[in-house]
Amino acid sequence: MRPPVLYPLFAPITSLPGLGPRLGKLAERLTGPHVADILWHLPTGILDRANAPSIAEAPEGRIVTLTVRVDGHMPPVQRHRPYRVRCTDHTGEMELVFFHVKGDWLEKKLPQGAMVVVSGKVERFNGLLQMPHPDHFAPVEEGAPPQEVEAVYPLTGGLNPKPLRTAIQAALARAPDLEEWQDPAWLERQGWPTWKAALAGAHDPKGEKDVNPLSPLRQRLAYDELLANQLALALVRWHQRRLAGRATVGDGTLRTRIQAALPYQLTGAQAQALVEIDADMAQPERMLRLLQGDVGSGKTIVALMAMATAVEAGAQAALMAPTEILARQHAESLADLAETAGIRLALLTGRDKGKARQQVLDRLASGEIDILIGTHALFQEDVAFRDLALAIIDEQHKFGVHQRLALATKGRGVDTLVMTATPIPRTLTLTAYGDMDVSRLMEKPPGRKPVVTRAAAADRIEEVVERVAAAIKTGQRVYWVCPLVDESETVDLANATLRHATLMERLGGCVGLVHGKMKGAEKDAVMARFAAGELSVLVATTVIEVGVNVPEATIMVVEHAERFGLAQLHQLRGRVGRGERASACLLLYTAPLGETARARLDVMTSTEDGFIIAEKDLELRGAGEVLGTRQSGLPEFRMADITVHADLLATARDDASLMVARDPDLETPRGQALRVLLYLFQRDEAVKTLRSG
Ligand SMILES: Nc1ncnc2c1ncn2[C@@H]1O[C@H](COP(=O)(O)OP(=O)(O)OP(=O)(O)O)[C@@H](O)[C@H]1O
Repeated sequence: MRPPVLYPLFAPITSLPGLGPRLGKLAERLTGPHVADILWHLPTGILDRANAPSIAEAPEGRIVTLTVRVDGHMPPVQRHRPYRVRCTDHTGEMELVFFHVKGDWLEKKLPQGAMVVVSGKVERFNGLLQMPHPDHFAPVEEGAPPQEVEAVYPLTGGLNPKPLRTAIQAALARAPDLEEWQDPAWLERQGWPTWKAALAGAHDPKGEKDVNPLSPLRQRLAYDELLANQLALALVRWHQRRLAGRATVGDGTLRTRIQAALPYQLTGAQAQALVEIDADMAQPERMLRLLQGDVGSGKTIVALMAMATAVEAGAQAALMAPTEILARQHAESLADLAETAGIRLALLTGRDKGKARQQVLDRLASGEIDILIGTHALFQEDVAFRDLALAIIDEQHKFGVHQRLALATKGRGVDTLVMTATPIPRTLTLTAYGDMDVSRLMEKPPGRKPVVTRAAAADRIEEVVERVAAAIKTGQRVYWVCPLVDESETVDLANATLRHATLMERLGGCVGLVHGKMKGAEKDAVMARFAAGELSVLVATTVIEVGVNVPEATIMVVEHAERFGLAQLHQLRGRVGRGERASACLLLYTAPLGETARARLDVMTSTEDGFIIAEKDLELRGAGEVLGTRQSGLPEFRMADITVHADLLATARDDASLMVARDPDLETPRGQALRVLLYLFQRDEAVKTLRSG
């Protein structure tokens, strides 16, 4: 339960003054639904108004605040001309310039002869100083002139700075005093203020220094956020460890059989990963390991080998994939090997219903199934194993931390291996997994030919179609990706459907279409026909992005490549170059290209190394956007920026693990304060793992 002291921060932001229903909605989309969220919305810059002593001394081209006398109103004599207000002081004259003025409100607001404060950018025009559309203008007696330094916030269309600022100020006023959760000695060494003072200061910058991410204010806030992240991960992990584990050791019989049936040798990297996994499984503690391998690096066979060990030890194993298609693909690609080795393997997905499903469940419970492959359907309560010893979760970044670990509760001392194809830079691995042990497959299976990658403007599509036509004549297979371009699914679908139709016209009936709106079974059927070679071209929205393995596919065409992130492009390209033949990736873009889009395409054409690409991605887009975190489930930070706060992240990790070692149930005074921090950043799940959570 969230502590009452935080209640004001979790009221809806529409409870803040200035945010009615309409603006409230806009603000919510911009910052998030709670008062706390608007507090995390920090300024990205400042507006520095020079206080000019007089008209003659006002610096041209700058935003200044001046006190002047209204000398006369000059409404436009013709349409489309500006409305001018002449002002003077003892040093000279200037004009305020307004467009589209209706009625006489300006005359009322700035009465003739009144002393007024005006603020805005000044420029000289025909020798006369003027201020077009001042952003502040009011009689002197109407109160405070604008602040000299103002925070500038990221905005969204329809939401002006004023109401946002009012709401943020009100949110600040509601911020409670909280017990300090940082180590006092560390705070003092860093020279950081309290949480509340840091927030107040960040929203009231006195100069550029206060919007710098390395300022003490900003560092303090970033560190709070990172610490909450790292502490939550450390607690979940501690909790996992606290549950008893088991030592799982195989005798190698099944593995030997699998190895004998494999048409290839394991790579050094695969063998090394298995050594690490075996060592973990043999320990009486629970394994929690991440198997990170670039696209096509051969994670699936590593998974099978690990599961074979569990089976050799007389127990069961489960492999969970994020989509139906992938679960099926895993089951199909492993079925023969498993059968040869004498392992009983079954598939369970959300599509299995009734009798068939019940049969699988019965066999699972009685131990007649050794390996169960499936989707999140494996989580369902009635899925019970006789003795689950190893849970493998593929592409887990689609699953949250807790989902990842939920599978482990279906057995006794279950070891967990998570597999990801997303090449995450080391720093980001930390934020997503904390201090998880990592095995990396840095090496690809031998014999892979490089994928020749080219970027071309979309008007060269005819050449691309020619090339595709020639390729399919020689038995090659082609992916053609039409991305989600529009916000509206119907329009997106229309794009893919249209492309499908035009390609059919040119290439005949060998062109298939799959998209996210299709039913699972329909999708599978099309995919299966493509895998079997009945279809030569597969037009797809991004459903093929992750994990599909059709080694005969040699050409990947991506339309609107400029709209994809680097990691996505890398994933897409990873669908080809998986067999013996030379492959190509054609990135079609719509000109003109922005600077970042151009840089992204350059990276794609210059390297195939997923880890380099991920690092570049981090550089080009900032951590918040890397890998399309929004869809990926990687944590998004509001105040921390991994590209600049990497050191803080490492410290937060150490701090968190020290804290968990000393006070695993967060019962000391600092522990109690840290609980509040966890709630503040909505890591409620982590608190639940505590003994008295
Ligand atoms: N040691 C090896 N030598 C040759 N081929 C291999 C080796 N290991 C795996 N392969 C083959 O490489 C292909 C890709 O393997 P797999 O599907 O496991 O990749 P992956 O790591 O899951 O990649 P992705 O995440 O992109 O799906 C498969 O066709 C597999 O049979």
